[in-house]
Amino acid sequence: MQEKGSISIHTENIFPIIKKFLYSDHEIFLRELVSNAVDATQKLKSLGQLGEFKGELGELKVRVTVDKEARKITISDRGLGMTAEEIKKYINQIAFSGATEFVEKYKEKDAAAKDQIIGQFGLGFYSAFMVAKEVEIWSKSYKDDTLTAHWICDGSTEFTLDEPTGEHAKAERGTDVVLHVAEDSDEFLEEARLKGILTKYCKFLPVEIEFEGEVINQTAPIWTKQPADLTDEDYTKFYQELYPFSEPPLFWIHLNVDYPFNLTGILYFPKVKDELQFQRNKIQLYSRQVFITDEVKDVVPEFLMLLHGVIDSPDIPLNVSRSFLQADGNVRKINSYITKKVADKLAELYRKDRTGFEEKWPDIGLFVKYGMLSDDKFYEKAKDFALVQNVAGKFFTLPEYQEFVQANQKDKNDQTVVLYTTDAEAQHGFIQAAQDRGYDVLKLDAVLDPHFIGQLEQKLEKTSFKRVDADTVGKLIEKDEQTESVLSEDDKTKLQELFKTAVSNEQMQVQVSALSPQDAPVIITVPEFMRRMKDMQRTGGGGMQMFGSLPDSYTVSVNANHPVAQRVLHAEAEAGQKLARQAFDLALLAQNMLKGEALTAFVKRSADLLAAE
Ligand SMILES: Nc1ncnc2c1ncn2[C@@H]1O[C@H](COP(=O)(O)OP(=O)(O)OP(=O)(O)O)[C@@H](O)[C@H]1O
Repeated sequence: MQEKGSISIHTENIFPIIKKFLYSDHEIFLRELVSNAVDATQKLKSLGQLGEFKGELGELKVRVTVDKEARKITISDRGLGMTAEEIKKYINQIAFSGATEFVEKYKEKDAAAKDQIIGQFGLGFYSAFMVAKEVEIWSKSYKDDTLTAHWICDGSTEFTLDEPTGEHAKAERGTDVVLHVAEDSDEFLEEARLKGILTKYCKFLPVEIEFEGEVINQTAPIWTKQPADLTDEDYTKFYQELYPFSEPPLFWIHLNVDYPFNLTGILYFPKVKDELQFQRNKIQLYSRQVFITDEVKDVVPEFLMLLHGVIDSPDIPLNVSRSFLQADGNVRKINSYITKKVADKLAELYRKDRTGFEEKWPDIGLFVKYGMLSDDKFYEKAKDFALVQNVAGKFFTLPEYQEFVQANQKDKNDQTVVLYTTDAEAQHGFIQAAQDRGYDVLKLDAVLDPHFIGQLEQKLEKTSFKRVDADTVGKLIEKDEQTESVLSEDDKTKLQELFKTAVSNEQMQVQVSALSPQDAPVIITVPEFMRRMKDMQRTGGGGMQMFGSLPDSYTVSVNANHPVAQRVLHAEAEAGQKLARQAFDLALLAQNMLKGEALTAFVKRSADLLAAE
């Protein structure tokens, strides 16, 4: 039998369109053809199990070979094979009808719609024509008494199909797909290039793939196994395989769901110390063990992109454009499933091993906060295990902390004021002052903390946050009792003027306050609101650009009840200025703000004052 035929495509010139646009990556032709070979092998195994195939399965490897001289790539399997009739049906009709449909839809659409259409088609076999000018199929079905089927197509809509016998007959069951590589696709005749493609896409396929005499895949990657059959070592070993030279992961989640969508995978929590590491290793997306992409942006919630590992789901549409992915119901469900799993895992770690959880917090805190900020559902779960740490190093959950500071840190309006430091070294004096009052101070010095604080203020009832140097200690948490000033109103005004002259700086608001005599003579503070705007802007808070040009602003509180106030008031004019400037410089020094010329002047003045005593 020899048959020439015309593939039922009513469109001319479809090949150039498909070749150009079907996939931007031509390399995936190999993924498609090897997957088909694997499918054919799996189908034969199933037929064997069902008793419909009674012969010997024999060795079932899929072999990929390249002959550079002859410009041929061959993909051979020992799967179920196809008869000539089946080739007509599956290749000419199914594979090519997909192509026809594609082109019909593709014609006369705008670019966005075209993107969408390309996304919906996985044309499988057809992708061979992206790199081949002619494709041959040699196939022998597993069914008894069938002849070899031989199909050739040169990329036009014409094909030839015959059933050769004698020396051209295929001895063994299975299919060889032979690609005659086109001139513009020479790169695919290079062994190294093919090996690269195979290890990228086929590394975990369930049937052995041999290339140049070497099996390139693991047929049963650990995500396909039951967690009960795996040890911690299996998980960490697999992590090393995925991301060589990485630090071991902190912990992991084995995903396994089959309703209402199908998904398996392992997500690892890496040690994240700074945000630069976020994107380094990516989550890999597979569909039935075939690698699809590591661009999982819309499949995995943004904040979970910090995680590493693999996700395998046949329910995620492949090759699709982003807008299509976002709208896909399965993808949305997968999204919330993963979020829930991650939250549950963290909650479990917290419950089972609080100490261990605290030890891991420096590595996972950033991630948890990011999650709380970007996903409300995650916030709801995480609010009971998210930790804060005080300057003494003790960890609290948010409810624990509220409880802890409630008695002492309520202001006169019944608001709990949480005090925090962004730099325990630089703000040491302020922390000390707060602690002397019996207040507790949290360390909130991570990149996301300004945003995190904003969120907590919104979510926690009657709670506000103040950086420990936002005001003098008495005013950080305003109580009913007031310290009386020993100065008369006149003296206060006079003192304020004297200090204004000594300070002579527009950005410094000088005020006289009745502080405790034990407090410093002058204290410089940075008002919470303005500073926060600037912090937010620095870490990329939305809409904060308008504060960009605002100058720094400071409050200079002169302590009316400190002996220095009396000395400045009663000294000779020049000596009074000197004293005021000295007291102000000390305050600058405490805020780490005394620099350059002012510092030199301060050192000199201090020496003079020492000599004068
Ligand atoms: N190596 C093979 N052995 C046996 N049958 C094959 C082989 N390759 C392709 N086929 C048959 O040809 C059909 C069409 O293949 P094609 O790759 O175009 O689409 P598909 O595999 O059904 O879907 P997909 O678009 O997901 O790849 C397959 O369904 C299968 O029946």
